[in-house]
Order: sequence, then structure tokens, then C-alpha cells
Amino acid sequence: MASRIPGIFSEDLNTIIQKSKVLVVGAGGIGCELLKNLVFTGFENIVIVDMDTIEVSNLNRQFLFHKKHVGLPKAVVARESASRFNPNANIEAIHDSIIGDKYGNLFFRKFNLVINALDNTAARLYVSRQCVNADIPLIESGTAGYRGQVELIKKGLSECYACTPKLRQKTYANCTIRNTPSEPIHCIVWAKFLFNQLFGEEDEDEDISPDTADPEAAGDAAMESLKAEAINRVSTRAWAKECSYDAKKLLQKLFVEDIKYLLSMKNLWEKRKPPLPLVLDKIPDEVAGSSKSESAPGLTNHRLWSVAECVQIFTDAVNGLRKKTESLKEGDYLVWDKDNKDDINFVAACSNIRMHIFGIGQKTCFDVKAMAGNIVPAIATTNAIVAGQIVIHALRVLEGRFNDCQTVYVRMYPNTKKQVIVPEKFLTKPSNQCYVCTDVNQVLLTVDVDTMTLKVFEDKVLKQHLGMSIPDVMDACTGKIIISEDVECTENATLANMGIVDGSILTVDDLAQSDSKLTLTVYNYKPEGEDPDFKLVANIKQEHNGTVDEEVEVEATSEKKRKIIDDGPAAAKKQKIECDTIEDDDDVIIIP
Ligand SMILES: Nc1ncnc2c1ncn2[C@@H]1O[C@H](COP(=O)(O)OP(=O)(O)OP(=O)(O)O)[C@@H](O)[C@H]1O
Ligand SMILES: [Zn+2]
Repeated sequence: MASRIPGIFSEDLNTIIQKSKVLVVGAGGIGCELLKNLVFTGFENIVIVDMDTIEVSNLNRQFLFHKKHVGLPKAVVARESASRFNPNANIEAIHDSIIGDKYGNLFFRKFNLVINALDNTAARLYVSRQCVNADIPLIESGTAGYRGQVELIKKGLSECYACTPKLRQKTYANCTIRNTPSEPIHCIVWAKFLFNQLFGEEDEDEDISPDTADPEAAGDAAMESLKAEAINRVSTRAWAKECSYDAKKLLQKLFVEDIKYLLSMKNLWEKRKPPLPLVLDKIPDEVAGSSKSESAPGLTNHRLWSVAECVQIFTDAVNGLRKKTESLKEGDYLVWDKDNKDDINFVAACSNIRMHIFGIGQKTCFDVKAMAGNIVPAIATTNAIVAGQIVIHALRVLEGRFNDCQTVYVRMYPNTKKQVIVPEKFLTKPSNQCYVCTDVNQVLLTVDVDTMTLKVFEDKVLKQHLGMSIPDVMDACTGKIIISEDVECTENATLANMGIVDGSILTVDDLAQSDSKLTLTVYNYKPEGEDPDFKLVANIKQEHNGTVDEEVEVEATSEKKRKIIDDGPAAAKKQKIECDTIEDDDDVIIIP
């Protein structure tokens, strides 16, 4: 343990490390690295909470887990593996969701420090609110591909998780992409990687060929000979160039030979539906569950393409891209652009053929375009850097050096000072309009009451953004129950259908958390163009130079920049949280 090696830490710090009680929430990519670091640093009192069980796709970066652990609770196995590094460490494992009354104020107050290693907004918001309420320092972390972030949340000193919204992006395990896709997005990621392998900037982390290092395929006799063969395989680009980007040969390799190769990794298909290689002279001209004749003319991108159409579109796109590549200077490459017809057609056609092969419901080109814009692979090294930085923050926090805990960003490329790991200059003060950091539980909800359904209201507004778990909503003016465990409500009903109009006041209670009562005042609005579906604003009336208020509008940007608009004395002071439809379940990153 580092703390036991003389001269590494001061004696005082050693004592602090050994006596501190730390809660780690999440035993995934960052959590595993972090638990190992904490134990090696000398922390001996740790509680680890994770609600999930181990999946094969976790094994490439969650190094406390091995193949034999698949299906077991992450928290329990993480505890077992990390305990081996220091048998004196007292690690408690809790296999449960952190969200709920069981983990309220009393629970959080048992710790000197809480660390989030989570992947979703709801849990992050929940822990952040509990830590601010209990005044326990929280270190919040996240990674997305090569980017990462570590920040301190400390009541009164720095922003909490609800103060400003963050961008979210989903990450995917390499072997899922290369060997065992199960969702359209896995095929879309693969197709984007393929584009780069053939025409873009080649990146060895974006290999698209069958992954012989897949831990799930280990021990497969056929695999061992395949591995040897793989060493001699030429790069996809070199091979494609050799055959002059012949579309037919590409189809044969990508969708026949490589799929047969995958099929020979028999372990992969023991519990999964195996893929079906394309039969090139018998390509289906229909899409299961859809009819071409139903589609409106001119809206090709809005209907599903049959595999035969995909093949034709793929061929045209490859020909177009080959011509563009030939006109480039030596060493130059194409950069994928979703608005470029050949680029998006290539990805939409390739991903749909792969969806068909793996029996995954296909996506329209329109949907592929939306999904392809928002893809990041999970990188173990970024998790490791972030977990290391968390420990540095943790030591400072426990020594009471809160002002040395500025947010740190891990960047994809060095900045002008050649830094890849970049701290902010100061702690960002809590927003005085934040409904967590202020004690006022009054929130303005700006929304189109005619289009927002109760389901979206419950899932996105109440659960995702306000951190509720079992919300109970009543119209304060009419006494009508809007959402309740005991009352069955029509999920597709709009807010207007439930009698909610401009100016309605709703009281919201969370049955899972006794301390989270809110009053929501509804403002009706019609979003236009890029406007968010809804906005949440802490409703605080403030005295300002003897009169009431200015308006401070905080924009949700990826760069944490604040725009201050003085809109005259009459407006209420408010923070605007712009909410969009980005997938919830994911790592959070703010790009510096
Ligand atoms: N409410 C929650 N309570 C406890 N643990 C949670 C909660 N929400 C998420 N987690 C855990 O946080 C961890 C986040 O880890 P990570 O981001 O590496 O995701 P993953 O699910 O392991 O990987 P992937 O999503 O890429 O398959 C997961 O192990 C997940 O179970
Ligand atoms: Zn806050």
C-alpha cells in the first residue's frame, strides 16, 4: 500500500487515509480502476454500491472481473478482487441501486467522501442531491472515449450536478461492435469504423474485422488457429486498395467471409442467435415487417431499405468514395460527414446489411444519420487516467484542500500548452438558481402542454432531470391526481389532456425519497427549430438593489460558458436547463 511506504505521504495524511470511510457508487469501467487505486493507496474502509451484474462485454476494461464472474453482481466481485490487494481492507459490497429511501441522508452521512463512477444522469443527480443535503464532499467523474472529467461537488463551494446540464454520450465495447452486435447502434458504429478503415483516418482502435481477442471466445479450439491466421491478415485498407475498392469483393469479404469467420468462433453463439452470412446471388428485396409500396415517393431516407437496395446503395457509395479518394493527395483521407450523401449512404447501407445478418430490426437512413452523429467507444486508458485523478482529488478533499480540487478534464488532443490533462483555474460556484443548491424547491417548467405526454413528463422531466424515483404528482389548484402509484394513468395522454394549462401549479413528491418535495409551475410554450422540448428553471424571486430581480439565463453548452442576459427588473431570476432527447444511460463529458 502506498500509504505504508515511508516518505510517500505525510504521517497525517496516512492517518487520514486509513481512517476515512469512502463510498464508491458504480463498479463499472471507472469504478473498477478506482477501487483498485483506493485499496493500493491504503484506504481501508470502503463501501461499493452497484446494481448490475457482470456482462461479457465488460471484461475488456473492467479488470476486477473475469470470464468466470459473468452473471455475478459487480459490487460483490469487485469487493472480492480488490480485497486480495489488501486483506486488511474492509470493503462492503452492496448489490443494489443507490436510488431510494434506503440510501438517504443517514446513509450518506456515514462517509467522509463519496465518489461517483456512474453512467447515467438519474443516479448522478440523486447522489449529488444527497451529498449536498448531507454536506458530504462528492467527487463526480465520467469518460467518453478519449475524453474524461473529474469534478468536486461540495455544498456551498462548488456546483452540484443539477447546477448545469451536461452532454451525454454512449460508449460501446469493442468486441460487441466487432463480433456480437445486438442493437442497431452497434452496427452503425461498426459501419462508421469501416468508413474510416477504407477511406478515412485509419485507427487501430476502430478495427472492424472479427476480434480474436474476445474473452468470450477464449478456449475455443477453432479460435486458436484463427488467431494465428489473423496475425497474417492484411489491413482492411490495404486489401481494399489491392482490389481497387471493387464493391462486389468488399461485400463478399465483409458480409460473407468475415461472418463465416465469426461463426467459427463457436463459443460466441452458444447462447446467441448466430449471424447468417449474405448469399450474394439470393439477396432479399424486402424488409421484414415493412412494405416498399407503402412508402411515399421521394422519401427514400424515411423508409427501410431492403437488403437488395442496401447492396445497390452501398455499391454506388463505394464507387463515389473511391473516386474522391483517388483525387486526394498522398497521405490525405476523407473525413466522414453525415451530411455528405455518399458518406451517410455508405454507413446506412452497411449498417443495415449487418443488422439483417445479425437479425436486428433495421433502421431508416434518417434514423441512422441521427444515431451516427453521437458515437464514442469506451477506452480503458481514459478510465484509468480518470480513476487516478479521482484519487488525487480524494486526498486533497480529505485534507480539507477543497480549493485545490478544480475540475480536471482529460482531452483528446493536447491544448496549446501541450496539456492533455487540464485543470480549470477555479472552482465554479454553485448556481444560486439551482433547485438543489438553494433551499427553495420551486421549479418553473416551460413546456408545450399540448404535445408532452405524461410518459415523457414522468421519464424525462421528473426522473431523469429532477432525480425522482417514484414520483407522485397532484394539480395543486384542482386537487386532481396526475401521476400516482395507486392511480392508473394513460401514458399517452398529454399534459393538456390531464387539465394542465399555462400557469398550473403541480406538487411533486417522491415516494422513494422523503426529502424531495417540489412545486412545479407550468409555462406553456411552443418550441421552434432547435428549441429544447422543455426547460427547467429554479423559481427564485430575489431582492436586487431594493427592487425585484434581473434575469440570469444560463445556457446549456458543452463548454460550461454562461450567458448573462439582463432583461429588465420585472423578470424572475432563473436558470435555464435545456433538455434534449439525448440517450440517458451514459457517461458524461464536458468538453473543455
Ligand atoms: N442507480 C445505480 N445504482 C448503482 N449502480 C449504478 C446505478 N446506475 C448505474 N450504476 C452502475 O454504474 C456502472 C457504470 O459503469 P460503466 O459506465 O462502465 O457502464 P457499464 O454498464 O459497466 O458498461 P456498458 O454500459 O458500456 O456496457 C455500472 O456498473 C452500473 O451498474
Ligand atoms: Zn446545484
